[in-house]
Amino acid sequence: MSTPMPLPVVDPLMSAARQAREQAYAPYSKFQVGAAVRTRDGRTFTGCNVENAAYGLCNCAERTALFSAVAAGCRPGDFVQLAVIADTPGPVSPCGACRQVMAELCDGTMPVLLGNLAGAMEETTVGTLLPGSFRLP
Ligand SMILES: O=c1ccn([C@H]2C[C@H](O)[C@@H](CO)O2)c(=O)[nH]1
Ligand SMILES: [Zn+2]
Repeated sequence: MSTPMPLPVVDPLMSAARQAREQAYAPYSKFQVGAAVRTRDGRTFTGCNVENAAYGLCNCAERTALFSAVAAGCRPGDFVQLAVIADTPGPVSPCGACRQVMAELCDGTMPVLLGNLAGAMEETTVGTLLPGSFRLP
């Protein structure tokens, strides 16, 4: 009998992030990133990185997705999962600014899927990505 072909792991939220990455505006770094966030009521918001000639204004894919959801009315407690993807050797690692924004809007226990174009995927949580996040007293 022949060996069965391994089936590629396809995660729907990661697929949405992969598609969103195609919209990245990254003329400076040429590094495209995509993100997708899922809400409790089943909606998906996507984002890509958007760069600027004033480099400090560059916005990451993760924040684009989360801010887009907030602009549509979502609030802390509404999010259930986030996926991020980039062309990295291993799963992409979100920057500190995005980790702080995740900590503001998402539960610490919320799963975050980190992936790359080759199909590597790692699951972590918001709390693991940023322990001791800043909060106003
Ligand atoms: O997790 C990350 C890391 C980087 N970037 C963007 C910011 C900038 O446009 C480019 C290079 O840092 O990648 C993201 O969108 N998400
Ligand atoms: Zn970031």
